[in-house]
Amino acid sequence: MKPVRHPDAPLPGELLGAHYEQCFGCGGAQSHGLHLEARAGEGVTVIAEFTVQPAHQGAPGLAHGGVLASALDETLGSLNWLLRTIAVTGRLETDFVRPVPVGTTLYLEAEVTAMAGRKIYSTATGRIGGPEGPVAVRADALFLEVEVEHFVHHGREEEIQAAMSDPDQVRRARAFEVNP
Ligand SMILES: CCCCCCCCCCCC(=O)SCCNC(=O)CCNC(=O)[C@H](O)C(C)(C)COP(=O)(O)OP(=O)(O)OC[C@H]1O[C@@H](n2cnc3c(N)ncnc32)[C@H](O)[C@@H]1OP(=O)(O)O
Repeated sequence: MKPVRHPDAPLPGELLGAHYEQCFGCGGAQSHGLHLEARAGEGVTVIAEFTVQPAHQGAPGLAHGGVLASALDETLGSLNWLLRTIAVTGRLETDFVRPVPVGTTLYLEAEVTAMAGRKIYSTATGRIGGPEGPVAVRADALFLEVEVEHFVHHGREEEIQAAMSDPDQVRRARAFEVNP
């Protein structure tokens, strides 16, 4: 099935914000997190930026591959906002095409390519040197739609309780609950 942007999805260019303040990818409360900022694009696409910090190194002066995979995963995950669906990564296949030095801004783009039942197929690229620069990383992913109970059931009690008693967090979770 062709992916369809939800009618109440954020408008193209709109900053999506963090789905959870403690998220390693997008949360503001993680000092060594990615602080990735994603914006809605046209159709079922997003764009995002992430600047590699010293805490993200693998080899000296270079981004760790797992951190780059996290940036791709987070960008792909933010497509949830456009579908207004809650989905988690089932599979993430990553190509590392060029090394990414510390201090580099990665310009990411992601798109939902197909949907089948609970399955959401998507693809992402990360470019360096500018939004039109060479591709440094890319990924193909399969996300699976889940109910909000997925997190309540599997998450550690402490964080779940804190999230459920935070009205801002409850409001953010509700933004995903309206399905097409
Ligand atoms: C509050 C706001 C929060 C908003 C939250 C937003 C968070 C975004 C964060 C960024 C994204 C992440 O990192 S999310 C975190 C990382 N991911 C996770 O923790 C997920 C851990 N895995 C799981 O919980 C589970 O495996 C699921 C939910 C993914 C799937 O389990 P399930 O629901 O029981 O489904 P299951 O029956 O196994 O599979 C359904 C169909 O998908 C296929 N399938 C399943 N896994 C795979 C796979 N790896 N590769 C190929 N195909 C697969 C199956 O073959 C099947 O196909 P068929 O037989 O039907 O054809």
